[in-house]
Amino acid sequence: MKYISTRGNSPAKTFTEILLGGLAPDGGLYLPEHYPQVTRAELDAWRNLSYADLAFEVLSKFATDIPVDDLRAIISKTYTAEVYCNGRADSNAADVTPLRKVTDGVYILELSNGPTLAFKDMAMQLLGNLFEYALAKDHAELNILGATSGDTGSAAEYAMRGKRGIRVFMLSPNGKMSSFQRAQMYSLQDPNIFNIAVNGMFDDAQDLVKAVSNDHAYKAAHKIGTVNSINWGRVSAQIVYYFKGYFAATKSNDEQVAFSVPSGNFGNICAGHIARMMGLPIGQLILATNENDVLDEFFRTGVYRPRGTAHTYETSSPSMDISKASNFERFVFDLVGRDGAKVREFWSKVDAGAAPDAAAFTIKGTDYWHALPKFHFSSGKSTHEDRLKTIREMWEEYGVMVDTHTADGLKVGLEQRRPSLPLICLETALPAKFEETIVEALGRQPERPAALEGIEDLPQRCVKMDADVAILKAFISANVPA
Ligand SMILES: Cc1ncc(COP(=O)(O)O)c(C=O)c1O
Ligand SMILES: N[C@@H](CCOP(=O)(O)O)C(=O)O
Repeated sequence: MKYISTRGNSPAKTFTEILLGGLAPDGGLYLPEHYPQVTRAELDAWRNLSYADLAFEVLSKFATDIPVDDLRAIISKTYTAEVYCNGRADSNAADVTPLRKVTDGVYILELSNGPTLAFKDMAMQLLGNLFEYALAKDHAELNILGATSGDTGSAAEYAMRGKRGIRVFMLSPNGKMSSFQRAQMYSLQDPNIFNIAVNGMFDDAQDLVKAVSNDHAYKAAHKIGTVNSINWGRVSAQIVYYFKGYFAATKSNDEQVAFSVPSGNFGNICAGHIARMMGLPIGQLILATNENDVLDEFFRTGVYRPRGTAHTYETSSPSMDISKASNFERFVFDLVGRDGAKVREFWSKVDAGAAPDAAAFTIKGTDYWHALPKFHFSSGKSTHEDRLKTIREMWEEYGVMVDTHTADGLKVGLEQRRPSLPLICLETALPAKFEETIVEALGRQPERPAALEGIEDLPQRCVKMDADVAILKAFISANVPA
């Protein structure tokens, strides 16, 4: 399997090559040159597999340049009950992603029982082990440059801390994350972890990551890689739990389901889109945004209008405070029939930045607009009041405590679902990460794992920086031995 760039101007590469490289040289994102198809016989055979065995079946269709025994060993070491047991006492850790029934036809897929209590651990733990494997073969080093709105950062740091040959430079929006999220990252004292709080929003941080990655000479000299969903390795690992959730919610492979996905950078729902393209019977992919509703606007109107920092709101689902979703480019590549020139044309406007209320591009009335329904997306948005209401209803009616992002997914999912389809809402974080809003909604504290009690009182280590690519490069250079 080879991987091609969404912008059509980069040489095709293997899974391992793009794993360490991140962004394609033409500024695009990598995708498989075609989506591997899953046959009905395979679906039947996969239905009762353990998470690790299922992950092997799915990922062996993508990581074709890793010897199968090595791939199986890496996956088996990653998806264990020990790694995914951190969440709730009432959860079934052996399942890795247990499916919780809320009421008839409505389910929550638990994706947040890993070490940092968010769905990012599902892919990041694997990425850490894949990096270690790939680097050990060549005795190489990797300097990871990442951007986080709150959860990718801690998941990456917990997955990479202490790993030989790896340093992590993680950019976060200064003062915009929850106090728990800040403490999770900034309290780490490992010498290979560098936390950088950027004056701006997540989009500014992600722009910095892309700017450094697009300086090819700097990237090569400093061995820069990425852990964001820019990295195909992340997205491919996220495809697996759509299969797992589907099998858990259905009795046969003749049934269809709807997935509802709290969305920001479009990585999670992009994985669902790819699972559907591979043949998983997904009848509806429901995209939920918070008040930062750029993606909802696109799916409703065909207008793509990314907002600048000044027009991106700070909300109580802060990890979704994103107005320029990176992975959306991957979906648009498929929407425009994999025409790299068209993506280049669209993204020349996105990258140039537009006036606050101007569209970067619109597909309304074009063939692309008419093609959109065949991808089975629905969308909606959720506000702070909606979030509080959903958290209360889930707790009072069903005894289920959900975090603010999962609440956005539930609100929009319940609103948009086709009643004939079972609805699977992806749980993207645990309530403990967003205690302030849970207390506001319920007047009580969420549970947290004993190991994370008092984490906010630990000493924190973090450098503050303006969103300036030259300053960032100088910081990285100063901390990477020549
Ligand atoms: C808790 C939580 N929910 C939802 C999202 C949105 O996911 P994505 O960026 O993959 O769309 C994120 C961040 O990615 C997150 O951390
Ligand atoms: N919400 C994310 C933003 C980055 O998303 P990614 O999937 O591209 O890493 C976060 O929590 O950092």
